Amino acid sequence: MSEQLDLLGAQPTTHAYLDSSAALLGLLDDWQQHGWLRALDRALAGFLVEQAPDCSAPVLLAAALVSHQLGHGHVCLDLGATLAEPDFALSLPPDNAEDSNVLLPSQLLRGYNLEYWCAALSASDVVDSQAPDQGTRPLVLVGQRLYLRRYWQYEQQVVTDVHRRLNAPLDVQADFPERLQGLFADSKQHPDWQELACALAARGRFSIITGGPGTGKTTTVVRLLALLQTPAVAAGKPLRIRLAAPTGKAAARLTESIGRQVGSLPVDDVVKGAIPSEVGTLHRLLGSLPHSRHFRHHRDNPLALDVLVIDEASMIDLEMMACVLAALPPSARLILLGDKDQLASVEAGAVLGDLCRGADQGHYSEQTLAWLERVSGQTLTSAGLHPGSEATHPLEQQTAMLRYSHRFGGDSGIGELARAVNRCAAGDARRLLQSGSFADIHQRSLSKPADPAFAACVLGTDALPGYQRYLQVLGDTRPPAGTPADSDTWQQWARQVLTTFDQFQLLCAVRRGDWGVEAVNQRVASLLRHRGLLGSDQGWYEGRPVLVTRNDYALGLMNGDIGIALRVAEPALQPGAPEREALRVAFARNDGSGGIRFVLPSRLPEVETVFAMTVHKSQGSEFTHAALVLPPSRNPVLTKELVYTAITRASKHFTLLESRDGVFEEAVRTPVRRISGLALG
Ligand SMILES: Nc1ncnc2c1ncn2[C@@H]1O[C@H](COP(=O)(O)OP(=O)(O)OP(=O)(O)O)[C@@H](O)[C@H]1O
Repeated sequence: MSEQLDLLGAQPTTHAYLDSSAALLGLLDDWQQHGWLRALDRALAGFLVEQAPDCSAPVLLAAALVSHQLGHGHVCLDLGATLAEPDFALSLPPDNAEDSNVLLPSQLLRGYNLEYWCAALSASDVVDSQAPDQGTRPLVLVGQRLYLRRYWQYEQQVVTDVHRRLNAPLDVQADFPERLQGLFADSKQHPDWQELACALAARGRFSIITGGPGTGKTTTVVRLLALLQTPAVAAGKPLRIRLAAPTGKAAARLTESIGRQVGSLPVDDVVKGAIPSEVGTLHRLLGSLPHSRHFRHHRDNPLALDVLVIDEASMIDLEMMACVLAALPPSARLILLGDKDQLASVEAGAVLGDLCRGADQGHYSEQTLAWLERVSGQTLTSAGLHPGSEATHPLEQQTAMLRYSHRFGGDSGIGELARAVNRCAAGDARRLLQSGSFADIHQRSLSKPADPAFAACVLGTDALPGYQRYLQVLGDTRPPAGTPADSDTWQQWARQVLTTFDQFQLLCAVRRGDWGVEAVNQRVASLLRHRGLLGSDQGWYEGRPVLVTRNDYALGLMNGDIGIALRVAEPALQPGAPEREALRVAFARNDGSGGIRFVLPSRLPEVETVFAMTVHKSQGSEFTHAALVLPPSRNPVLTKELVYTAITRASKHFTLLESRDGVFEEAVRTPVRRISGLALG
């Protein structure tokens, strides 16, 4: 082994951990105790040693790090990137851990070099590096990417299933160009990407419509469904259409906007009636099974549908995408809608971002361009698209990017800021914030956690909503004492409080530290209590806003739902006894009915206070005023995708709160790095 150590070029301090699996497992224990690794990551290394007692230390280290990376959204461990910049690639140690006297991952990895790490893995009995599809070992090495077998399989399944769908195009009917152009007769954009997106989606079993906020993804898909459904209804065989989104919140938003858009479609009422407006979650569509990661619908029990539209597709992780594709009948169409520039899912895999790598440039083949021009009647020669072909860019032939925001045009600070951030143009973004030319974007510097600028933002003003507003509504419009428990007044009151709460949301980039979700939540609650707006800031108190963090089908609550604790009248325990008041958590029903359900706090699944929420958790939601708090330390989560996602949560006002000058620029200049092998070239 000492010869191997020389080859690895190890430092004396790291020798023991390179040489001895037992020593390495001890070090992994230390990292776990410091909260740097999850118990799961350490357990994987322990499991491998049980399976293969002579498993070498470099293999065990790689296994624990693959698992750790999954927890950070990466489907695999890129060995080269890890060695080049260990702290950054691994986010290890996490925030505020510099004073530890434990050997750091970066110090240990100084003893490694790529060639020999790969060689150690290739030689291991727990790693398949040749023909992994024929193997069964728990780890798979592809080039310098190491996977847990399950994730490698998901990636393969997604690539295979998408290719299969791309290779089975559909014919459009002879009158398709006329009907398409009829639906877009009032078009003002040239080229009109909404029309082109409809055309592409109509001819395939797999298509993607991507675009920023307000670019008309919903409008486009509603028209597409009308285009597809019209001939099917006329033939007496209406298409079975299902609409879904990754979270309950996103599903509720789409239900609302689809309903509005279908109503204004210029088509027959029978066709309108055959377009569903109810959107469910993907988990519900596939049929979650209790205590299992499997679903009721899969390849052998496919979904009974002809068209599946999934909104907010940027939130779909790799495993879910593999499950959706597996459960889809081969004949069905899948249409993904989403903003490719948003943060990816919290779970592993940035599927939409990976699939849309070429969307900005177009990369349409000559055949695709000629077909698009023929059916749409538009000319695309001056659209600034890059050339492509079916062979080099198969997926791009079925991808359309909507480029014009109908909600955030050139006069919108939010729109301009989001576009500058998306280009990584930190200087332009700062100038927009500083210019004062836009009334909808704001910036504040924070010198300390108790900064008055922070308190002012959180409380809000008449012009700029903060949390003061929903608490005033809560107090001012409370039903009078004696209002019967079964009166609608309680529902109306709760609805008003919930709607007002939605006007403002503080967004944090991180969970820990002075400017992380945990500390900020506590600080806001205590600030509101000191102002007399809350009676308490501990445990369950009236006015406490909570975020559901796990689906509960029995209660009808979905991960991402927000409720507020309210003191409401309760029916008397016995006839004749007085009615009581009790604390219940009010949630809007996710069915578009506008109804409210009141839930006992003790019945709730996992929830957390949500004066502050992570930008990740805010995906699929929209707030009148969104404020983003950036922490001072450099952190791999501070990326332009994070800032872009936060800005695009705001419908009327966006405020940037910076705890250190320059942190905004650093984040905007850092595009996210999600490591995967998902490429359909
Ligand atoms: N071609 C168009 N002409 C005029 N207005 C449009 C057009 N397309 C969309 N809009 C309007 O722009 C707004 C946003 O459209 P839509 O909801 O379809 O966008 P979206 O991309 O789905 O938005 P998001 O996902 O950000 O909520 C709507 O008010 C819609 O009526």
